[in-house]
Amino acid sequence: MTDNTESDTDDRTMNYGKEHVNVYRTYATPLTGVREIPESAFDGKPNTLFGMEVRAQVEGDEFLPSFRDGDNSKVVATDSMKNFVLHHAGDYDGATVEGFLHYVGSEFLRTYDQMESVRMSADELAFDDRPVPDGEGNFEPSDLVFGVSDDESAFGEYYLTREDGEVVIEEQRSGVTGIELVKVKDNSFVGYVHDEYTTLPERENRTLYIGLDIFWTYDDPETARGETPEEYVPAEQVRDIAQVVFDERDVNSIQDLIYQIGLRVLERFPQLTEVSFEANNRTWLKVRDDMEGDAKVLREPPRPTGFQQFSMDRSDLAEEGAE
Ligand SMILES: O=c1[nH]c(=O)c2[nH]c(=O)[nH]c2[nH]1
Repeated sequence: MTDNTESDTDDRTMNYGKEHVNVYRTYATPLTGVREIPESAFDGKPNTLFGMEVRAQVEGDEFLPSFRDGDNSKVVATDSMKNFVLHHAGDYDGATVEGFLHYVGSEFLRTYDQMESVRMSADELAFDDRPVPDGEGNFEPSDLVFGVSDDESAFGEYYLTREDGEVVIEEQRSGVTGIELVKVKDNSFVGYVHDEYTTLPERENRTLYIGLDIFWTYDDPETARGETPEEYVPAEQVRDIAQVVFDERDVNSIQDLIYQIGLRVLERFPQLTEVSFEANNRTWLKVRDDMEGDAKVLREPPRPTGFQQFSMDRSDLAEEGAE
């Protein structure tokens, strides 16, 4: 690097932004035309209520004077960034979290020259359908009333930069976070190292409770915007794959389970390059199992908590196919 200004800024961490920007949009564009998969009933959503908790992080050499000299002449106040995100939620005409992030991130770069790159991420703020009588003895989802959900939610992230005046995608990541699943039986944890530190008894059949976040990247990061819905991977379908694989497989560990989920995700979605996991073990402890059949009484586990992180790509699927 020969340019002094650049060497000043290139190697250091320098960014700022706004997080926890909660935005709610009613009557957003419905998500339609997604490809259906055998593991999921999800085929789209009306987006009558489209909520997100957004994080905007901006970078650029021209922000250095604000840190070094207290010179705010190039600083876009984070309060204005919040307003920018809220305003553009009204102009977004797409149907996905990722699409909104790409749109509003690009608008930041087009509007403010001093921003060289932006990292936009968001967690969906999800709402559930609520059933109401349809007048013919059945129930249908209300068009008007929604339940506030604290279930799993979609995640999206775009890291965008400007090259020759054009917005380009540097990184992209999608996900579904906050999955919690309990399988009451047909899980084991046996065959692990037994030494002087081991107190855990081997369990041929445990009640397994997992917390799970799943992330994925596309071969073409544009696809995550959802403009071509049949190529878009909905968080709901990935969540459903996780529960179906958990139901189907008698696994010997969380490690074993997430690998199987990853294979299925890669198999269903050839447009993905990588899938990764952050899992944790919340398995309850047995109090009693002297009742009839498989019945048990269980209690919360104490801290500390075990976790697993794992990423896999198409080479894992190819290896599996070759066996
Ligand atoms: O699925 C599990 N994986 C582990 O590595 C582990 N370790 C442990 O104590 N319990 C479990 N469960």
